[in-house]
Amino acid sequence: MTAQILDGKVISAEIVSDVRAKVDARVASGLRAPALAVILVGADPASQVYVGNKKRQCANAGIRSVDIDLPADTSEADLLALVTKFNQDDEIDGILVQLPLPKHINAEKVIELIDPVKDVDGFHPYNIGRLALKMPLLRPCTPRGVMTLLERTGIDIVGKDAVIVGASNIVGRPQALELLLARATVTICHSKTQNLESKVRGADIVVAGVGIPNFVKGDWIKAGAIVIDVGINRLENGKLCGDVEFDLAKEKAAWITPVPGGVGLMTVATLMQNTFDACVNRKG
Ligand SMILES: Nc1nc2c(c(=O)[nH]1)N[C@@H](CN(C=O)c1ccc(C(=O)N[C@@H](CCC(=O)O)C(=O)O)cc1)CN2
Ligand SMILES: [Mg+2]
Repeated sequence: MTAQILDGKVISAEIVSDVRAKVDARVASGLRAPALAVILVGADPASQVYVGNKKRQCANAGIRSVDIDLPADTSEADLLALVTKFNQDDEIDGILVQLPLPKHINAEKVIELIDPVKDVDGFHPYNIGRLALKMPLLRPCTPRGVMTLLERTGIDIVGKDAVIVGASNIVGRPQALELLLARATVTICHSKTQNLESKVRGADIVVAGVGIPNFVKGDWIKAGAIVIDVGINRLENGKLCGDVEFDLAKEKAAWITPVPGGVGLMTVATLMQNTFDACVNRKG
């Protein structure tokens, strides 16, 4: 079997154009366009690429982005003051603080200060709690984007065995909540997990997000599985690769995401959906 590709480039473009149509309808009815504050602290090259993609998709979606680039030595107090300012600004619907933040800034403190109704990353404990309690409001972008990809396979995931490799706050944990909400049977694996290989071998759905190139071996993949690779690893030769051995895995899987061109693009497109949703939730 050679897997079908879940093409993040095509699917993210469809999502952004769908958001654009909804924004245009809103504006045509006399309401203002949604607005997103995009905050980048420092000059991490990967973060600059991701934030650049977010601003570009805002333009494509008709969302006004308010771009704030701060130096790496910005104090925590100054960043908290900026978040407070955007919390109070009625013209701003979403606040995005690009992660990771410089080490001297406590990211949890910053995330907790964001007004949950403007938390378009869905990282605030309020939004994670709502997802856990089966009443999602704003959902973390990468896991929500992964659910969109799973829907596109047309495969019913109810009761299926889903194995998540990685237990981060951004990917693994909220992904588990999303898959549970969709009534898959979920296993979360992490650095202390024993017999990882046998868990992956039993999985109908594998979501890999550990940040280690080719960590999940292609021959571990069950025939006909769906493989979602959230990893984006930069190799010394400048190329990007995922957490899954793509060339071997694609010979076993029914569906697979490429890196680049897969989940990363969905993360950005989902941010556009969340920003539109936040705007509607606040204003109707
Ligand atoms: N505030 C947030 N910070 C971070 C998040 C997040 O969801 N919110 N997730 C990751 C990074 N991420 C989003 O910001 C992200 C990852 C990848 C891409 C992307 O466009 N990937 C492209 C390749 C881009 C490249 O050339 O490097 C692809 O996969 O094809 C966008 C956003 C951590 N931080
Ligand atoms: Mg993400």
